[in-house]
Amino acid sequence: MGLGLDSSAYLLEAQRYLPDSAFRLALLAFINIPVIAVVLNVLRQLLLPRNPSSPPEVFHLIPFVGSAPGYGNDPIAFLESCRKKHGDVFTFTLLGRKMTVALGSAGNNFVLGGKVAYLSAEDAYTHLTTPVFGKDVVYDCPNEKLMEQKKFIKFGLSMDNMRAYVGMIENEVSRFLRKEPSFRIFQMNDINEWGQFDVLKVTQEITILTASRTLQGKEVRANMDATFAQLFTDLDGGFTPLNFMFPNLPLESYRKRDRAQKKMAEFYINIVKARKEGTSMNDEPDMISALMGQTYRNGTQLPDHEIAHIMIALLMAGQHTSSATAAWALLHLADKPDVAEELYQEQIEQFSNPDGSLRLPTYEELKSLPILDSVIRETLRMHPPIHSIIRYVRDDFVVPGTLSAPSKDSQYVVPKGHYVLASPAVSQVDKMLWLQSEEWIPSRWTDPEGQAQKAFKQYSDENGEKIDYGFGAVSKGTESPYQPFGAGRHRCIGEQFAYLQLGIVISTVVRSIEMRIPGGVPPPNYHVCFDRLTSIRNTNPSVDHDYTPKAASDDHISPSEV
Ligand code: HEM
Repeated sequence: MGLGLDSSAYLLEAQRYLPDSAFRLALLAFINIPVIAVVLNVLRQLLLPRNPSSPPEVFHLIPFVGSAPGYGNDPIAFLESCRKKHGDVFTFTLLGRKMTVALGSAGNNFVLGGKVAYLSAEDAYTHLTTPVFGKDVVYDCPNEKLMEQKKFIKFGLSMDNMRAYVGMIENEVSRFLRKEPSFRIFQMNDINEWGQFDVLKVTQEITILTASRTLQGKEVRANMDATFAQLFTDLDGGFTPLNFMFPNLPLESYRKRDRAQKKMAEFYINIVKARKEGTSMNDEPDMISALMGQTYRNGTQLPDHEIAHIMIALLMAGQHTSSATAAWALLHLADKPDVAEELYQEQIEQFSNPDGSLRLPTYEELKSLPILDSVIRETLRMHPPIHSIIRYVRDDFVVPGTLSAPSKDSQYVVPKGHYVLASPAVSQVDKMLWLQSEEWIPSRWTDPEGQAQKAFKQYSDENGEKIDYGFGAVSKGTESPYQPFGAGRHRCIGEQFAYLQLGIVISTVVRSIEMRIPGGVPPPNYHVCFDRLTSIRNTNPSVDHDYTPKAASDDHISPSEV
């Protein structure tokens, strides 16, 4: 009995203390888990022998997070500093993903020219893009289907359409400049006073207005009111680093993204239906009409929901890329008024009417303006909007010997499940390839003996090897050091449209105002879109920068709108 009592007392004791001490232990361990994880992570990197077939790994303290802060802060500076330590090929950890970077021309070729069996864009991007674009298009379908969809899109970017778009874009830009208060004030006063405008806000508005008027079509332009703008903003909120990490989270931004996707898709589907029923207001060429009636190789018609989702994809693909490029171009022109003046003189020489006013260029004329072309080309060299191009590795992939192989007997292998990353943004400012690489010098593109011309000609569409991936022959160009529009099967098909849009936007602005930026061009900020103010001066219409906007027949602006 005594024994029983003793043992039960012991048991009671044990029951009383065990949970408490276990809790303390658990708490202690819990508090220390991050510390232990960091220590183990550091020891692993410092002490474990490196697999000779693995590319060198970028040192990082915190597991999972890896080099996310460094890469996120300034990707180009991060990649360049890693390159100094490790060479052209190295691996870094980005929020749980292993990214193997391949830099330089050979690196661009390795990633952009990789075979689909090994390197997949859809596996890299789909979790980010499908919730925004919608199902069955772009990266939510096999690669061959995307290639067909790109061919369909090219119908909407035909020469005839481009010719028609010139006037529409010019009309939108001139109308915006007349309507936008920061420009209008000076025009109304008709004096050479300096004012300011928020360059990114302006280029974002102009980009969406011009894209909606042209590619997107009349119905979208007519609905480009607060509702559509809000839908766009909510959808755009689905393109953040958080979305890249987690496709779905119970957060308001995700719910907004999903609601906006549904509403926007419905909006486009209704346009398609109205057009099919003949009740549409549209009578102009646009992308929707080009997509309607397209048929896949297997005989299936492009369904309405796919047309809608492709339209959303195009809206998103062209918006940030073109608006950021236009903003950088205007900032540099404000910083280098001599180049702005050359650009303006080019317009005067080419498009002066007998009465001194300036006429609209044709599409063909726009394509043969060397100064305008070099301004866009140089802006895209220094500020390509897409700095990293990523592919998912579907099967172990050997890095070719030309890319810093450790020895002739062993080669780096990027294992299945990793990602590879090319950065044309790095090769485009590589000091070994470009003279004064960090300087914005458009004339490097017009100097016939200049190194930019030579490098570009070597890989350009006219001279390079041509390949048809299913959407028309394009130059292979995967090894070019200049690739603002990418290369290979995922190459941009919006390039011609972007050049047209940027060309008209920049030339219309230069015809209308002078710009200065007192503090110089700001450095890139990869966290937020920059919103620096640029000083502008409306040029007195009675003096030399005379520009009479084309008579705008569809100019609906009334004083009440201003
Ligand atoms: C300055 C403007 C633009 C720049 C710098 C740009 C850049 C790029 C780049 C670098 C890629 C390749 C992405 C990759 O390989 O992962 C790409 C692909 C693409 N872009 Fe653009 N883009 C611009 C404008 C546009 C416009 C206006 C459109 C639509 C009209 C567009 C539609 C596309 C499409 C459909 C793809 C193909 C995606 C694929 O095949 O995976 N882009 N763009």
